[in-house]
Amino acid sequence: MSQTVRVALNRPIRRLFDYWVPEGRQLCPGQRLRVPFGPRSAIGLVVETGVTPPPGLELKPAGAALENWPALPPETLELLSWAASYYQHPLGECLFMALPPALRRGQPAELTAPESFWQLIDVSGSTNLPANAHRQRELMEQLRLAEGPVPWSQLRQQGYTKAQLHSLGQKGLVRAAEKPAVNQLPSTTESNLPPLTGAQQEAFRALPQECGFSATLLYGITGSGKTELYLHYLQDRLEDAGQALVLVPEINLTPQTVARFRRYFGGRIVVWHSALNDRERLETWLRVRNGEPVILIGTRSAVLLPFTRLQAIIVDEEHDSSYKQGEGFRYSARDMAVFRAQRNHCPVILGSATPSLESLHNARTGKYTRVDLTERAGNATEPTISLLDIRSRPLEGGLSRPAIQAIGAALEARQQVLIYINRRGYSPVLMCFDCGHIAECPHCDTRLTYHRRDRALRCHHCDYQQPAFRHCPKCDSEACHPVGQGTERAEEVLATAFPATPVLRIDRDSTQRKGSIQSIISQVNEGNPCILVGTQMVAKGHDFHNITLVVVINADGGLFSVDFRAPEQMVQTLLQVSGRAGRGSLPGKVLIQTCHSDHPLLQSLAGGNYLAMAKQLLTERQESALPPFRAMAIVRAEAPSMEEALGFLDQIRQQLTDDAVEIWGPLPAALARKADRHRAQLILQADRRGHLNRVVSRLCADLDSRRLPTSLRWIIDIDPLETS
Ligand SMILES: Nc1ncnc2c1ncn2[C@@H]1O[C@H](COP(=O)(O)OP(=O)(O)OP(=O)(O)O)[C@@H](O)[C@H]1O
Ligand SMILES: [Zn+2]
Repeated sequence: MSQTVRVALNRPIRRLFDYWVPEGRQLCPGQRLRVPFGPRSAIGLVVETGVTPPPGLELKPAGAALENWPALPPETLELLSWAASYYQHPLGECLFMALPPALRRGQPAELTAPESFWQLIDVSGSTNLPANAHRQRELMEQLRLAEGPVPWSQLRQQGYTKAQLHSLGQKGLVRAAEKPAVNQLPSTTESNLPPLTGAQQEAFRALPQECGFSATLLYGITGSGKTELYLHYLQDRLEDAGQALVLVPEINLTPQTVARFRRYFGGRIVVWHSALNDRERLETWLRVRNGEPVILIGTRSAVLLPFTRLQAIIVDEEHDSSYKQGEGFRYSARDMAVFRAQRNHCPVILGSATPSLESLHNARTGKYTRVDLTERAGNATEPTISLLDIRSRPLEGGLSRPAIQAIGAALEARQQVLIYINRRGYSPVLMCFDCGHIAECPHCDTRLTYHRRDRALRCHHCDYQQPAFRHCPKCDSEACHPVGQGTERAEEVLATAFPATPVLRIDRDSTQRKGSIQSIISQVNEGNPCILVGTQMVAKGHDFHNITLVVVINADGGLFSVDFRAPEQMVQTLLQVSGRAGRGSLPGKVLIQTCHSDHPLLQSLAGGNYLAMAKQLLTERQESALPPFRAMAIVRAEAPSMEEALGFLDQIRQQLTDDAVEIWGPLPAALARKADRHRAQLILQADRRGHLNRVVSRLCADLDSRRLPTSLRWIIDIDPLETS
């Protein structure tokens, strides 16, 4: 009897395909194979074997398997199948997301050239190196700490080059070595972690002791040493053969976190993020799939990797919005991490100084256990936060006199200052002061941001850009001026006000060049007086010890937004950025400039008590019957005209007659036109998640079966983070 298999393809279609398998061949779920598809062939993944195909259907024979083992082990297959149905995304696309690009394309699951390994010959030899050979010296230090041959891929991930290795090789300092046997990679390089403080010990004891499933919310204020706790936890609980997953919002911004893990776990640490090339992805993926005892530190998509011996999952900064994928397969890596831990029977720890309201709610209802760490580590104390009302104060480039004075005083004392501003570019508006003309994007309903460095006007929503005008295109006046503040302008103003101090800007524009972030971070770490200016990128996890002053240029953005999550996100960002002050032995101070110093949210922010604010916000959510008290899904539509988009959603609204589902809309999105497409949305809410899921699933099936105009696009976002 020949077998019939059901196969998923990497296509945006919500269906699977059956093939018969020629006699004598066996396939198992998760295996890659080649199958005929239309006039060509495609790479598929077996989802199910021994299926009974619908009667009367003439099946084609499956092609050869690409390897004789499942690329996706059962547990990963199960995780992704659950996610595909929960997030209403085609299974094939979800499954292929768990493969590295090379395997999606059908390349063999092996590395073409064997990997080289490197080790130190002579430890004392570093004195022969030229004085400026810092990187080579660091490289030797890495090899010395590793206590065994280090794979080239790991050195490359740390930014070293083959040229540096060869140069050291020629001097007789390092040499290529034999590959150590698998699973014999050195585990711990520096066995002594710094001892935990009293408060940390207490928190540590409250972390899960058992190896079965448990979900813990670690509420640890900024600078309390959550990373230290993770290290101790893994050192204590992870078996020699076990794997662990550490999710972080963004790796390149905080290389020091990875360095801290490497110091203790050496070759066990591997990283996973968007800057890896195809070969690095394949390498890392293979190590994970082969069950090597790695501790993988990765961004969002790392939660999809095929671990087989997972013993612990940590989600750092669990509130961070980057855990939610914004397009395509719109999954939440945090929520998938919890599901994954459940399936793997292992603990998951969600850590944050500003936990999401979702997680706090889960802790309240007993789904998660909350562990608190409310003291800063070492000599550090919590920063004091003051509101600075700027309504009647003259501003210089967005900065008030008291702020400038405070900056001057901190620099005078040879300390560092951080300025937070939530907009990149020079100014959000370029305006003609004679006729009032404002530069707008011709393709989006938004204004163009002025970038002074290259005198360009750019749309931050589509890629449109044009040269900035000197003469108003409407009235030809020369009185065209930037209005409002961006990071570039703050940088300029500060450089003028403090000419003797380096001003370092961190935003998406200033960090495009590879290594630029690293060089800024090293400069700040040297501890000399400097001013750091940036967007939320400066708030994420940095641990600079000499920053004693943080200035928030304008806190008001989130106060009056239509998005119901805006206040939560505003409070989180402001507390995170405040938390960068006073992490060393000197106390920290935070000045928050605002036009609404009497606003209750800002008032309690000054108190610095996140839990009290979160409690207030949760009460408001409950009163308005919003998540996390109800489940939410959004149907978004995009069309060449707003009528079409709204009309389509209106039809859906008519057809959804379920009393248990509350429907808002259809309404145009806050950014109603983006890249010439008109956007509208319909919000669905229900008390029970399972119920909403069934309704949405039926809706998807129905929409899939309909013949819709090709110009109309719709998507469904489950547990959306953006709702405006
Ligand atoms: N037990 C300890 N002994 C010595 N130093 C410690 C200890 N715990 C933490 N530290 C130091 O305190 C600082 C803050 O720790 P860490 O970066 O882990 O905090 P965090 O809780 O992750 O903060 P944030 O949420 O603000 O990123 C670090 O410089 C760390 O090295
Ligand atoms: Zn645009």
